[in-house]
Formats: sequence, structure tokens, C-alpha cells
Amino acid sequence: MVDDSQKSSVRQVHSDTRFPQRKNLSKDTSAPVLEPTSTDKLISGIWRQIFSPVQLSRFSSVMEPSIDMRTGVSGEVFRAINTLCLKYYNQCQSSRALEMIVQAYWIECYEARIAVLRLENPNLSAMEVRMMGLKEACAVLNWKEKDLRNRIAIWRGYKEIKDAGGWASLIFASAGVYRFCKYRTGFGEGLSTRLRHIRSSLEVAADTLHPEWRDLLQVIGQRESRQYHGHPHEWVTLTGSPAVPLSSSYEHLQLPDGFQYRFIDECVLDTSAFGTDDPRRVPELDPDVCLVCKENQSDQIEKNQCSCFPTLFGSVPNPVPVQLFHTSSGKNNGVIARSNFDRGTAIGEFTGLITKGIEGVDVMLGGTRTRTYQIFQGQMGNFTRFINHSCRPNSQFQRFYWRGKEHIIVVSRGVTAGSEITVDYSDHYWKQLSKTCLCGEPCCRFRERR
Ligand SMILES: C[S@@+](CC[C@H](N)C(=O)[O-])C[C@H]1O[C@@H](n2cnc3c(N)ncnc32)[C@H](O)[C@@H]1O
Repeated sequence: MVDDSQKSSVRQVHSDTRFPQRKNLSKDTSAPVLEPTSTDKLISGIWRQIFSPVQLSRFSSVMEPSIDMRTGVSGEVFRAINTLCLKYYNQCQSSRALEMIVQAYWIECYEARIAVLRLENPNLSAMEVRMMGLKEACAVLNWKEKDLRNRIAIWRGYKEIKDAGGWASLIFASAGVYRFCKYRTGFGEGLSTRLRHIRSSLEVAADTLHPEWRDLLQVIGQRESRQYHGHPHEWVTLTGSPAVPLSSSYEHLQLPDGFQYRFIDECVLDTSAFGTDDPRRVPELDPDVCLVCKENQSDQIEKNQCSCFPTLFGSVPNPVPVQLFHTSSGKNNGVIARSNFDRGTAIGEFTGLITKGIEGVDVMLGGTRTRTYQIFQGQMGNFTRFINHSCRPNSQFQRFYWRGKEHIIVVSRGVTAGSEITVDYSDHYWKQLSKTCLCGEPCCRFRERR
């Protein structure tokens, strides 16, 4: 509960007791939402796969050094890429990525081979040269020319996706990418612009969550080194340009030691303030029973029956599909959702140092009237530290009791992929802040400040 008797200099953020109601599908009478386009589905599939625990198996053998198209594609080199293509055609899911890499690269080799054949056969028409190239390929692939031409149309799609969104966009595209490229309904300027915009953000997520993904490119002899190291949120993503280190986005503050931040998944208890007695523990609560659903709570996944917030409590944790991004509205950094969060679902826990007695800086106030504590995110915490305020927020802070302990979590009120995650910091917080609100909402309460 929030204790208003706290010193007024504390910029405290409040949490709510009411959970946003989850949507009751049968009773939902709200206006119909636009159906996602095939491009939306392709992009959401890429993000879903990147934030999933998918294991990209290490690739042990590398491409024959003889398949190098940089010096022009001779008949021998072209035969080699065709053999490789055959090897990876229709493999199992873990090799799907390899198959698509080889096929997108095949298109590049094919175009380069056509260029060579054109030079060698100046008397042949463009069409005849293409037929010659197709014949060469079919001799190795043992396919009919018509079948190869149909497949080329799909492989061209893979190459277009790769050219705009980078290899990560193709490698993490889910099974739907085949149909997407086969029917080509989503291709056009819109697709490449959208992929170009998220290219570096995809690479931040892929490099930090699947550090070995670039090894797959060895199948076509490319050795790419990882660009983004460390924690996924140590990078601030930008639309259409490379992400920048988090610390560099606070250089304007001219902090003596620069911006230092430790990412933690769980709160850390300040033992100098509380000893080993965690103030979040509520002795009156039964640690085995959920206050909300009355079901059994257990840290042993097979025994747990509480599914109030399964992404946070009582299940295997997965990376949260959010990234830090540079806002264009002057708020510096913010948090962007990379997937939809349905109303009533948890986005993350507000983690930081559990302490007391901090003044003059942002803190989250927790506890009961008789025993309060603060969660301080000044030196450590998680992405919730970067969530901005909006007077019309799409999320809110909530208290939730897990195993007899209070946790402050961020719960969605309905967040769509690609939008900024926002909460209402409360009137009390803004009273202490001599800034103007930049949320841009017509209902903004703190636009004009005295
Ligand atoms: C918890 S931080 C949020 C992350 C912050 N934008 C950053 O880059 O580190 C809170 C601070 O962000 C800024 N902020 C958040 N929401 C804002 C808003 N709607 N308008 C103006 N500034 C905002 C204020 O400076 C506020 O004190």
C-alpha cells in the first residue's frame, strides 16, 4: 500500500490494486480491429522466433572454399553451389534456416553466373543466356526447368527479405515465410522499408539472445562477427540506423563515472537497511495459496497451479519481447513492445534494490502502512526502469503476491507490437518533477506547468 506520509521530496511511483480485466472473448463487443496483413504476420513471426528459446544448432562444416563468387562464377563454382543447394533442400526445421540461406545466396550466384555467361556468349539474347544458366543448374539439381523456375521465384523472395532486413530477418522468419514468398502478396516498398527500419533492432535481439546465429552463415562461406554484445537492454535501438550502447545515450548527463547500470532479473535486498528480513514478505499470507485465484502457488513448475501471471511466476522464464529505443518526442529512451501484450497479461516485474530512506530521486513505494520499503532503480534493475509516463497509458503498475511476498509488476492494458509501453506515474510523482509532460495525449494533465 502507498504511504502518503512519506517525505514530499520523494518522487514516488504508485502501484495499483485493481488488475486490468482480461478480455472476455465471448462478450467482446468492441469495434473490430483491422486484420493483420501478411507483412504484419511475417514481421511478428520473426520477432516471436527471436524471443523464443529456439536453439540454432552450431554448424560444424563450412562451405567449400571453391564456392566463392567474388572472382566471378565459373561453371565449376556454379556446380558447387547447386550441389550445396540440393544438400539443404527440404531439410528438417533446424536446417530450414540453412536451406533459406543457401537458396537466397543461390540467387546471387545465379545472377553472377548469368553475367559471366553473357560476356562469354555476346551473340545470345538475354533470354537464351538465362536458359543456359537454368540448364546448368538443372543438370546438377536433377529438376525440371519449370520446377526450378518456380523455386527461383520463392528464393528471390528470401533474398529480398535478407537484402532489406539482413540475414537475421530471414534466419528467424518462421515457417510462414515460404507461403509469403510463394504468393508474394506482401512484397513491395512497404515491406522493404519496414524491414530496413527494424534491421538493426533484429540484430540486437539476435546477437544478444542467440549469440551463435551468425555461425549459420558459414554454410555460404561468410564469417560475420557478432556486433551487439552483453545484455539485450544494454543497447538503445533506433529506427533505420544501428543501435547505440545504453551508456552513450546518457552522455549529456555528464555523470562522473558515466552511466552505470546492472541488469537484474530479481530484486536485491539492501541488507544494510533490512538485515535479512525481507520487507516484501507478508507474514499473514499463506505462501502456498494465490490471493487472486486461490490456486496453489509453487516454484516447482509441475506443482504450480496459479496461472495469474505465468510469464513471470511458476513457469520457465523466457526473454520478454521488449527493447529499449530512442524516443522521437524528447523523452530520451523508452521501452518498445516487439509483440502484442494482451490486456491483463504481465510484461515484467519492477526490479531494483529493496531499500528505504532514499530521497530526491525516483523510487517505487511498496509495503504496508506499518512497514514500507522502496524499490530503487538508480544503479540496478531491468527494462522497467526505462518505461515512460503517459496520461493515457497502455500499462500499469500492480501489486501481486507470490509465495507470500509482494511483487510490483507491470501489467498490460492492451499493448500492440511496435508501440511504446507507458504507465501513469501518478499526480504525486509529477508534483515533484519540474518538467513538462511530453506524452502528447489530448488528455495530458501535465503539459502546461507553472
Ligand atoms: C524512469 S525514467 C524513464 C526513462 C527515461 N526516459 C530515460 O531515458 O532514462 C523517468 C524520466 O523519464 C522522463 N519522462 C518519462 N515520461 C515522460 C513524459 N511523458 N514526458 C516527459 N518526460 C518523461 C522524465 O525525465 C522522467 O523523470
